[in-house]
Formats: sequence, C-alpha cells, structure tokens
Amino acid sequence: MSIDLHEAEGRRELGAAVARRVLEALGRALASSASARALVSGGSTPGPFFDALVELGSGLDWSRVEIGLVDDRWVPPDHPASNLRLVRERLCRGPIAEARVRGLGAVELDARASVRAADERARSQPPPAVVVLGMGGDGHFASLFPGMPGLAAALDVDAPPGVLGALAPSPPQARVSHNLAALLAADDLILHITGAEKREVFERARADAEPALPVRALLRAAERRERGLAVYWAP
Ligand SMILES: O=C1O[C@H](COP(=O)(O)O)[C@@H](O)[C@H](O)[C@H]1O
Repeated sequence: MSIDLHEAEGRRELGAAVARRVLEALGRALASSASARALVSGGSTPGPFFDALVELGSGLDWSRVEIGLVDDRWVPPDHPASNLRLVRERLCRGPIAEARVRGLGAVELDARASVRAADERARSQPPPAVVVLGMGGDGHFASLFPGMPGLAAALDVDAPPGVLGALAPSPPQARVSHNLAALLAADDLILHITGAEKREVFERARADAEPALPVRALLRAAERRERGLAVYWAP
C-alpha cells in the first residue's frame, strides 16, 4: 500500500467523505472488539468533517467509542485555542455525545508529569482504529513543527509509540502531541487537507523536495506502511 489520494469538489463533500471513512473504520473495529478509539485533529480544517460525522453517525454505538486528540495546545480546556474544546463543542453532539472524550493532559497539573501520564496511557492502550491528521502550511502535522526541539525523535518510526511535549513557533507555543510511531499504529490513517497552498506543500513533501517538512516523514513512513495513508483533499 502507499498513498491513496481522494479529491472532492468542496470542503463539505470532503468532510462527508472523511466522516464515512471514519464510520467504516470504527464499525469494523467494533465488530471485533468491545470498544474502539479514534484520534482526531484540531485547527480550522476538521469542522465540516465533525459536522458530517454528527449527521451521519447515528448507526454507530458511540458509547463504545473513545475519542482522543492527535495533539493539543497546552491551554485550559475552555480556551478558544483548545482542540479539546473544539471536539467537545463541535463533534460531541447528537449521537456522538455518547462517546467518551479524552484530552491529552490537564494544565493545572505539572506539565512534565501530565505529559508523562498521557504517554504512559498511550503506550498501554491498543492502537487506535482510526487517526485523522491535519497539516499546517508549514508542513507540520499533529504538533510536530519544522525545526522544533526533539523533532527527529518525535518522527522516529522506530520509537515507542507515545506522547511528547512539543513547541509551536507561535503562541500558544507549548503543545502536547502523539509521536509519529503512535499515529502510524492506527488501523486506518487519514490526512485531511484543504486549499491550494496545502496541496502544494503536500506535493513538495511527496516529491521529497524539502527534507525539513515534517509531513515528508509521514509520507515516507506511509509508503512503507502495509495499510498506507489515505489523503483527502479539496480546494
Ligand atoms: O496546530 C494545529 O494545526 C494543524 C493544522 O491546522 P489547520 O488550522 O491548518 O487545519 C492541526 O491538524 C493540529 O491538530 C493543530 O493542533
């Protein structure tokens, strides 16, 4: 398997296509296990995907699903930039209100201890049924930013799957993120991107034209991954 590109005409259609794929992945997982886990991203892209999942998701037993985050800003859960807040407000509605939602730490606790606890939890859980990644215009995915301290270790596919403290170039800078190895462990791995600028970044990374782009490491690893990577793009 390798990189499988799906295109849609608009962002709503794209969000619905990603939602259908996530429902299939969770349905498959729940057919053979008592519970299933999905990791989702934050930022501006997933809104239409979250809306479509709420709209299309009534056939799934969400009480058996855990929704976690690919990454988050190290901010209180009610902060406008919190990915946890976005997921709670935009995704956990209607049938999905039944799902269990788990953030990546609590800012009122010591940051190192909290990241360590999230890391231990990630290592002790079975791999997620599905992971939906986004990507920034700078080629970051999750909270793995170009040039950040510890980036090489976070992108090491042979590292133990886990969670780490990360640093964004602009405020709020402190982040917490799954590493690449943890994301690659998913049964189904999706990259959801929109717009001409991100398509161009994706193509540069796919052509191996810019080694400093973190997403390049994702694409190289996905090419070697048995289950590949599904990329969903719309203008
Ligand atoms: O910082 C983040 O950015 C990426 C991309 O966000 P977008 O706003 O360009 O869609 C996102 O995937 C990640 O979860 C978020 O924390």
